[in-house]
Amino acid sequence: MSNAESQGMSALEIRLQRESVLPDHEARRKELTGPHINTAKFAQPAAVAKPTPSEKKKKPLLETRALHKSYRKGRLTIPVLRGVDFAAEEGKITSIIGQSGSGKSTLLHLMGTLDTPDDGEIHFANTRIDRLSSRQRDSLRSRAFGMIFQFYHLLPELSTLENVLTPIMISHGMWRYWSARKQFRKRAEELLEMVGLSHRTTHKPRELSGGEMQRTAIARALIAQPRILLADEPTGNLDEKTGGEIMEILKRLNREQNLTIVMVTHDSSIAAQGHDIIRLTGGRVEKQ
Ligand SMILES: Nc1ncnc2c1ncn2[C@@H]1O[C@H](COP(=O)(O)OP(=O)(O)OP(=O)(O)O)[C@@H](O)[C@H]1O
Repeated sequence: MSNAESQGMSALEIRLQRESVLPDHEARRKELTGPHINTAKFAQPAAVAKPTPSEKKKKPLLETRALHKSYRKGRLTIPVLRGVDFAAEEGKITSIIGQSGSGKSTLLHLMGTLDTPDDGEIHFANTRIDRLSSRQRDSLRSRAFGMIFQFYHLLPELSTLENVLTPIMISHGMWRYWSARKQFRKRAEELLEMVGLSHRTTHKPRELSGGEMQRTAIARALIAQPRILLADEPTGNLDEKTGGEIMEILKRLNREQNLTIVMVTHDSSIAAQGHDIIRLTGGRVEKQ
């Protein structure tokens, strides 16, 4: 038995350590944070008072201005977004709806800093975020954004609990994670309980149903206490009943924890469960 195993480290923890994914967490943290931006200010405030309805009508938490994005395929340029003005208010669920190919996922990915626009601006918490370096974007995503996707994107060789812990291991670095592992595991277990998966913590993704995988992905998205949840077709791969259960979890998070949610869907009955609905047509937001 290795030293790490004798200390009770999980397979994932041992692998991260052996592969020196994060050999020096302080250096890695500096690398991720970068010199020009203090991403700590994006973090969820410790105690968030529930806003009254009038307070909810304030400046958007996430906003785009005249956003443009085209894809290039050989000599062909495919314009997808042609000047999108979008705003998601804090404490609300905003649904993005539109036909297949209208650019919903493209918009969500740009706002989540997974890709960069050709032109236009993206603002989050009153700070422009479309010109950040890739390190700064990594840092912002790990501190402030939770993301869930249609196909869950869980790591197949890890247990449910380990999948939920992965963002913390990566963002904190192995040693900082290790020193506070009990606290992180407790939080991961609480999140899994919150999504109704206490009885599945040691299961691998292949041993879970679609709904259970999406619940795991929601718990993983929340482990770093994000300020906003970006959801790309969160019910798109699920039957109606299971999709409804996932929506109930998202609405409960919004109601009870004031979590801001931006959700892409092609399903109008799912979109209608949000507070605001934005429709993309012809690469722009359709006027309501
Ligand atoms: N990486 C890429 N390279 C080239 N074209 C792309 C790329 N990603 C998306 N596209 C194209 O951009 C357009 C918009 O795609 P996007 O996935 O944003 O639409 P969507 O509204 O989310 O569609 P769906 O509802 O079918 O998921 C599509 O025509 C797609 O083929």
